Amino acid sequence: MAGEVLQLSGVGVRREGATLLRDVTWTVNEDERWVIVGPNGAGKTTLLQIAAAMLHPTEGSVEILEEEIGRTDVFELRPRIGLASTAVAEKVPAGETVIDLVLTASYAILGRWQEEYDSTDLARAVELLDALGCADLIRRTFSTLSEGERKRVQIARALMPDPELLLLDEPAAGLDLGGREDLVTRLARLADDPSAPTMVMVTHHVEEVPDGFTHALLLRKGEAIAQGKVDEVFTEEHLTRCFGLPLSIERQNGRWYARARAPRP
Ligand SMILES: Nc1ncnc2c1ncn2[C@@H]1O[C@H](COP(=O)(O)OP(=O)(O)OP(=O)(O)O)[C@@H](O)[C@H]1O
Repeated sequence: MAGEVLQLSGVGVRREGATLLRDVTWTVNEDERWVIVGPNGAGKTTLLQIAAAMLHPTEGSVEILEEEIGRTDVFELRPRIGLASTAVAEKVPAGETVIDLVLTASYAILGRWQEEYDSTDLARAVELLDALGCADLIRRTFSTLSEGERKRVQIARALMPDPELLLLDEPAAGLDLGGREDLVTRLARLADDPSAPTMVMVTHHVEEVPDGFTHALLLRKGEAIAQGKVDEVFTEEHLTRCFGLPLSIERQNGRWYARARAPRP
């Protein structure tokens, strides 16, 4: 059996009297591709922050890449994890070029200073940007990119250090239909690549789940209400409970579609 990449047991997070996560027990094994789905405020980003070793739980235990949080140096652990999220994008220094943004991921820093990069680093950064359809953007300033271009560059950056775990927080948010479909296709290709890292992606929309994603966890009000193989989790019953309204769901050519169920006459 493949090794455990994430192991959460009884995880709770409380902030300022609010419960953000409650009793989450979750295991992600090597080579799995997970999607975390839930409505606004369900705790998805909080759970991803735990998985990224950016947040300590209030209670419960967390093991990431076989390192126990609280007993390991998170600064050594974080470079083994690729994280693409708006929170990271917001911290990109003004004037940072796309190529530097990807290169600096090798040191898990934002903002190029005096670090040295060799031709192998440069070749890898260019190759990743090319694979994500960003070859033309290499010399551009990150702040001048469109939302769709930024999302793709962030994924290239997250992949740069060859992480063992790739975390994507709402990678398709804010994209137009063409941009969403392009990204979902690229993520499906990545999911299908046996050399790609274990992946966990957060989304509000089942339509954004790429083909090849194997597992799903549904969050509602900080609780994991269903988790396991995607076909077993994406059911009318689970989705209806998760979003709090009657939903139907179907699958076509590997993609999922959900809509509100018409009220019974
Ligand atoms: N420091 C904090 N203090 C109190 N409440 C917080 C704090 N940080 C987050 N929350 C609340 O915790 C809940 C979960 O937030 P989180 O960002 O994890 O949800 P989410 O599922 O990612 O939401 P969205 O889909 O809207 O991005 C939200 O209701 C949020 O307002």
